[in-house]
Amino acid sequence: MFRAHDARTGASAEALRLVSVRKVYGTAENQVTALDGVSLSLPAGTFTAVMGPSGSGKSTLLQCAAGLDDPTSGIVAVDGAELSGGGEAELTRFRRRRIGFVFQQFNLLDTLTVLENVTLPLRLSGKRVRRGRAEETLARVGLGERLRHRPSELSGGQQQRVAIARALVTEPNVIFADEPTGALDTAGARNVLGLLQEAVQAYGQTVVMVTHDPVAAAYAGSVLFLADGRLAGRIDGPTAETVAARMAHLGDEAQPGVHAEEGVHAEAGVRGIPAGVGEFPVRHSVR
Ligand SMILES: Nc1ncnc2c1ncn2[C@@H]1O[C@H](COP(=O)(O)OP(=O)(O)OP(=O)(O)O)[C@@H](O)[C@H]1O
Repeated sequence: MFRAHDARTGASAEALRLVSVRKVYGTAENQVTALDGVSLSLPAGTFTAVMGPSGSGKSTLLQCAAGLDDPTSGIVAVDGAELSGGGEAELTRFRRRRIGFVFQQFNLLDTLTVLENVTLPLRLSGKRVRRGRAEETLARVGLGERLRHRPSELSGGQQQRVAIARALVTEPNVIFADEPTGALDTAGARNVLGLLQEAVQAYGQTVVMVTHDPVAAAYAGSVLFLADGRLAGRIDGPTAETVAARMAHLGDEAQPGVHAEEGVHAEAGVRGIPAGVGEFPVRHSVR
């Protein structure tokens, strides 16, 4: 069963916790260790970018953190609830209620209108479909006039904004975004990043975003760097320049930018997970 951090409110001050998460793909002679003991703690209401070279484990980290894939070992807790131990149906229900996803390729259904794409998660989670809420969410992303269009009738940037509206409509506490600007031009990317920033600053949601782009990463409050499946540094209050410079030197040292004092305990613990077990807290909030 999931273990809720705060049974009364269902809320947690900690949006994401990973403890010694390992992910190994393949069989004995063909093994790849995609994540090699990653521990971190992200407070609620923060915007964190995850960067690292190709193959460093960024997408695997996001998939495991979002409960879309199981780690080989270790603990993942989202919004105060540990993801392991429950059944698949319970995990699916939890994801639909508490987690939003945005992917590089939008993943919209072209047989549905924009509005139907956005109401889909509500229908899937068995909630009464409040058309008004979906329309408000589409208005928030600037697509209030496009409700009846098909995704293929929209630009890439507009399609990604539909995907963001779909992620936001269930009012999830945590939003995971995997290269959300990877297929967009500069203006489209800026717009999408502004919406993710707004989710954090105006709505107190938590965003975790994988990106290759230092400019995109600079929209976050903090950047975590991965190298060879391990955390390899962090920048708070990043700029495109500081992020690009760190990327250029990733791997020069064992753990550049990771200092002993950064290993302080997170304030919020998850029941059953000892606070301070090798965690990697991100304390900077853009709020
Ligand atoms: N389903 C899989 N089966 C086997 N190996 C995999 C699988 N998914 C990922 N890997 C391997 O795990 C490692 C980490 O992959 P991952 O996709 O997480 O990296 P990434 O940092 O997101 O890369 P990129 O920036 O290129 O998208 C890579 O060596 C990759 O080849």
